[in-house]
Formats: sequence, C-alpha cells, structure tokens
Amino acid sequence: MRYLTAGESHGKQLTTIIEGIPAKMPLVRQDINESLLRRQKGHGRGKRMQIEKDLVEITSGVRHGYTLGSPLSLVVHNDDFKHWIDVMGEDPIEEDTKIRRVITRPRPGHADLNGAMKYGHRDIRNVLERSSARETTVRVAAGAVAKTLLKQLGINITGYVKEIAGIIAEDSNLRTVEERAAASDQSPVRVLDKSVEQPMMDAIDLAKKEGDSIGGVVEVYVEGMPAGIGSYVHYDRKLDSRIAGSVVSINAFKGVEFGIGFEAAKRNGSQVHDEIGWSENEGYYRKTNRLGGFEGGMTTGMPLVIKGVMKPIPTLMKKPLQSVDIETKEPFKATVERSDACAVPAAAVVMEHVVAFELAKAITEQFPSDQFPKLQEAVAQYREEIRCF
Ligand SMILES: Cc1cc2nc3c(=O)[nH]c(=O)nc-3n(C[C@H](O)[C@H](O)[C@H](O)COP(=O)(O)O)c2cc1C
Ligand SMILES: C=C(O[C@@H]1CC(C(=O)O)=C[C@@H](OP(=O)(O)O)[C@H]1O)C(=O)O
Repeated sequence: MRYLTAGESHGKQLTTIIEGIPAKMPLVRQDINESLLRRQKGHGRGKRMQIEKDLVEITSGVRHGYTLGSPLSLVVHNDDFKHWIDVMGEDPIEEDTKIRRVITRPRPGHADLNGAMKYGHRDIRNVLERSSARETTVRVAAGAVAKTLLKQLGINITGYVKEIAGIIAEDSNLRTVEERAAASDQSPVRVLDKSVEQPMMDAIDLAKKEGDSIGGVVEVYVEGMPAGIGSYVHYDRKLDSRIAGSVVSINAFKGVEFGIGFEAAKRNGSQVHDEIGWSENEGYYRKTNRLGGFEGGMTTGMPLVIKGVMKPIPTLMKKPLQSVDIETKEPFKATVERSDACAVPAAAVVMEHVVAFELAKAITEQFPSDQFPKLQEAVAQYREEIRCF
C-alpha cells in the first residue's frame, strides 16, 4: 500500500490516491467522514476550522460499497477557497497585482525560509500553501481507509492527548481501544484523564490570549495486532522504524517514543524488558508492556503504545519572533491575523491515522492481499498458528 497527497491549503481541494487496498473490502464514505470530523475538533484551533466542513468525495476505486482493487482517489474540498480564488487561481495574472500580494516575511519555525531558498520562490505563499498542515486532512482520509481495513481484521486503534503545555494526563485505567476512543471523543482536549481537562483548556486559553502557542504529547494505542508483523531482516522493513518516520513526517512533530520510550535510558534491563509467559488459551504473552508492543522491528502481540511530541505552532499572533524580510533584508517582527494556538488534540487524530496506514501497509505486505476475504482468512489462520506455536 502507498499513497500520495496533493493540494494547497487555500486551493480548490485536497486529493489523495491510495494504491494497494485489497478488492472486495466494504468501504463507505461515512467511515472516512467520521475521521475527518474528529480531526476538526479540539479546543485551541483558529478561525479556519469554523470555515471548513471536511467531507470526502470518493472519486474512484469503490463501487456499490466495495473496493475494486484499483487505485482509490479521495477528495476533500476547501470551503475557504471561495475567499482565495483571486490569490490561488491557476491563470496568469498582472505582474502589478502579483507584486502587491507577495509574502516576503518568513516565520521562524515554519517551512517558509528554507522552502523559499530551496525552490527559489520570492513569494513565500508558494511554500506555505503546501507546507500547511491542511494537508493532514487527506492523510487522515487515507488513514481512515486503513483503519477500516484493520478493524475488519480485528485490529482497533485510537489516539488521544497525554500532555499539553507541561500538564500531564495520568495513565488511563480505561482498558480497551473503544473505551479510550469514547472518552477522548467526549473531551474538548481529547484527554482520557478528566482531572487535567480544565487545566489544559486554561493553558490553551492563556496562550491564545497572550497571542502565543503551545505544544504537547499525544499517544496512539492499538489492540489486536498479531505478533510478528514487520521484520528484523532489513532496516526498511522494521515496523517501528517505519512508524517513527511517518509520525515525524506530521507537521510540527519532533519525536516518537515506543512504550516507556526515553525513560528506558534511565532503567536497568530488568526494569525494561517484558517477561514472556504462556497460557493454553492465549499462547505467548508478555507480563508487562514496557516496550510498547515492539521487539526487533516486529510486533509482540501486546497492545502498541506509541507517543509523538508536537512542538508549539510556529505562527504567533501577538508574540512575533524576530525575522528578516527576504526582499529588503530589514529585520521585522511578524504579526498575523489567523492561526491555531494549539492543535495537539487534532494532531492526536492525525497520528492515529498515520500509524493506521503503516500497520495496514505492513499487513498487506505480509499476507496475500489482492482480495480482502482472502486476506481475512490468511490473518485468521496466522493468528491460530502463532497461538499454537
Ligand atoms: C493539525 C495541525 C494544525 C496546525 N496549525 C498550524 C497553524 O495554524 N499555524 C502554524 O503556523 N502552524 C500550524 N501547524 C504546524 C505547521 O504546519 C508546521 O510547524 C510546519 O509545517 C513546519 O513543519 P515542522 O514544524 O514539522 O518543521 C499545525 C500542525 C498540525 C499538525
Ligand atoms: C487548515 C488547517 O490547518 C491550518 C494549518 C496551518 C499551518 O500552517 O500548518 C495554518 C492554518 O491555516 P490558515 O492560515 O488557513 O488559518 C491552520 O488552519 C486544517 O488543519 O485543516
């Protein structure tokens, strides 16, 4: 499985083309729209989210509610485009008009300056339109298709917030993915620990009032992955490494942890590795899950526990950082009219979908996957093999 995305933040639409989804898999628009709706929620987002109502259009690869095995293409329209037609249109415009609209002031922390230098753009809009996290809309759409596939194989996944601005949620006593998903869906900051919900919202409100921004940590939790998915034989087949790469590819994500993560550096081996047990019913299991469900680039059969860290949003409404105008070379302090103060809750949904895609990809590589019913059979048979191993 693989996918590409296309589209500018204020352009007409975002598109993703997904290849490798098995034929004969049930798929309806609603599966994708639910995910898109979840990504749009969350305390701390700016005015743009009030303008957009993200809904998917499936333009190929599905017929009468089932996938065809051909490329799937999904489109999400930008409602904001109607306000930007003259800025984002594809037709040539007068040089005078163009010059008046040129952005020459790069924001520290965004892709602006490096992107402009790399592609030789004197108008930074040519960079920011594509580097914007608006693109995560269709990454979520692609991930929603992957989630649908996983779910029908008995694999469930969800994402929620662990930390915002240094306020840390206690580990949840909610056990299942469903319980965690339901609790985070009801929370305006997508957190499982109710006691930190208000403090997190207050921190976001304060940052917003001060015109600053804040980041945080999100966690993705997966149940039902059989042991032995991924591989130890090559660097690019290690599932944890693929997941790490795709998580850090999300806008503003700067790091990943599996299980206890960086904490492992401080502990002895006896306090890190998970002892192996066996029972007639379950087969092999781990007595703890400190490594978060991965050993040797493969799943262990335990729940996957993966964290991602998001830095604060770079565009600052009232606390502009020093930068330099690329035309005049004069220093300036940027002010902006619109930005998110905190997008950590939305980012939890993005990470959930990005991880889902990597998991579905690994599964479809490991088992025959031209036809979905055959994939289901093969996975069920493998589960039985490893239970009796
Ligand atoms: C859901 C989401 C929303 C975001 N919203 C904004 C925003 O409103 N303003 C902004 O400057 N950056 C925003 N970002 C972050 C930038 O897109 C990101 O910092 C930028 O692309 C540069 O990439 P890097 O931070 O990974 O280096 C958002 C990120 C995510 C995941
Ligand atoms: C549009 C989305 O996020 C955008 C991501 C983003 C950025 O610079 O990354 C900047 C903002 O866009 P705008 O300048 O249009 O307000 C966010 O709203 C979205 O998540 O759908």
